[in-house]
Amino acid sequence: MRYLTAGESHGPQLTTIIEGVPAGLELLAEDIDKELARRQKGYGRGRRMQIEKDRVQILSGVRHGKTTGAPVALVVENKDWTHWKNYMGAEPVTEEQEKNMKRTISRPRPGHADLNGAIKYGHRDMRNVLERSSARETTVRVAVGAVAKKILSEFGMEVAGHVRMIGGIESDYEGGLSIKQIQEQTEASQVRCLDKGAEERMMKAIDDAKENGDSIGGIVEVIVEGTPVGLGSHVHYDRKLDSRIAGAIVSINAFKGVEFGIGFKAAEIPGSKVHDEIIWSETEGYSRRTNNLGGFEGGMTTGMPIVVKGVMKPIPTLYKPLQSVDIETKEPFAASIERSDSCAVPAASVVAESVVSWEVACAFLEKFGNDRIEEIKENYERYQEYAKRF
Ligand SMILES: Cc1cc2nc3c(=O)[nH]c(=O)nc-3n(C[C@H](O)[C@H](O)[C@H](O)COP(=O)(O)O)c2cc1C
Ligand SMILES: C=C(O[C@@H]1CC(C(=O)O)=C[C@@H](OP(=O)(O)O)[C@H]1O)C(=O)O
Repeated sequence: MRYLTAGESHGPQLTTIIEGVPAGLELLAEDIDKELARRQKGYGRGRRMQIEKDRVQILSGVRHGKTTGAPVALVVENKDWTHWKNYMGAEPVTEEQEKNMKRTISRPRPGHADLNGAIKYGHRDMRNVLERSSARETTVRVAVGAVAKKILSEFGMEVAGHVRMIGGIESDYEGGLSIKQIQEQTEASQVRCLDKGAEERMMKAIDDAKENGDSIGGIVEVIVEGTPVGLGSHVHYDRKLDSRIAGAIVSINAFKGVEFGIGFKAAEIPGSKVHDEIIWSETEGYSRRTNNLGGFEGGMTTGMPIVVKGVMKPIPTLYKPLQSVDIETKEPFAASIERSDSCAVPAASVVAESVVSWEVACAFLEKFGNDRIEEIKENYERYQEYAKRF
């Protein structure tokens, strides 16, 4: 499968076209809307989330509740567009009108895409960069992820994400909960974490950052259960599924690093305490005693849960802005203040679930075929029997 997205943060809508979705998959707008609503929640968001009510329109590739195998086109409207029509329309404006637009940006924000994008594409109004670099785009990436999740659940795979850290405050989680329990508990938490005590401290840290005109980042974790052995491949760099997932996580706005399983801790302890011993039973076939490597060896799934973490830097837009340079006057200035979130880690955990789901679903279809669900099921069941007897 593949997809593209289009759309500006304050333009009329966000659009995506997904190609290669197998025929015969049940897909309803409500499956996607449910995920869009999850992304909109989470403590620390700015006022924009009160304006938007993200709902998908399915424009093609689905008939009578089932995919046909044709490209799936999805759109999500920006409600904020009504306030931006005059600034964001496609119609030409005169130089004079352009100069007078109050929303022209000449003061780049440290940490955002403003300056690099302006120099690269030759924009004196950095709004042309901001609009597309905005994480508003993650709305349709979550819509795409919802389709991927539907594919995964047809084959017994479930995905859950939760917040492990916000502003240095850790959420204690020793493991042991089912995916369903993780889903239920994170849904009930304002910061999408599994540790009630940490939740309050995280909210306080977000309040403090906001009060100080500052922002904070954090760490999210995504778990995928039910993957078969052998998704991805060791034979070529761009077929390694762990590398594709790592790329997908870092492609989320503001994400700077990735860990699988015990991750960077592997640098501190010997191999005897890192590698996961192999066991076998008549009923289960091969399995592992532990899952330190987070479900991957050789770029392929081991059949143990995929466990991946991503780190999000603090939001770049600060109400107490850092120093920057006005690109017109070259004078030092405090950077532009745009309306902004103070912390978007909880929302980003939903985005992380989506991009991981997408990569796993792609690898799954590459292995088992991608024309129609029933055929893929037959291939999958045959493979599972084979792997157990191997
Ligand atoms: C869900 C989400 C919401 C975000 N909200 C904001 C925001 O309100 N203000 C802001 O400056 N950056 C926000 N960001 C981060 C920027 O989009 C990001 O830092 C920017 O695109 C530059 O890319 P980079 O940080 O990956 O280098 C958000 C990111 C995510 C994932
Ligand atoms: C719109 C969303 O997030 C936006 C991401 C974002 C950024 O710079 O990344 C900046 C803010 O945009 P605005 O200035 O319009 O409030 C966020 O609200 C969203 O998540 O749907």
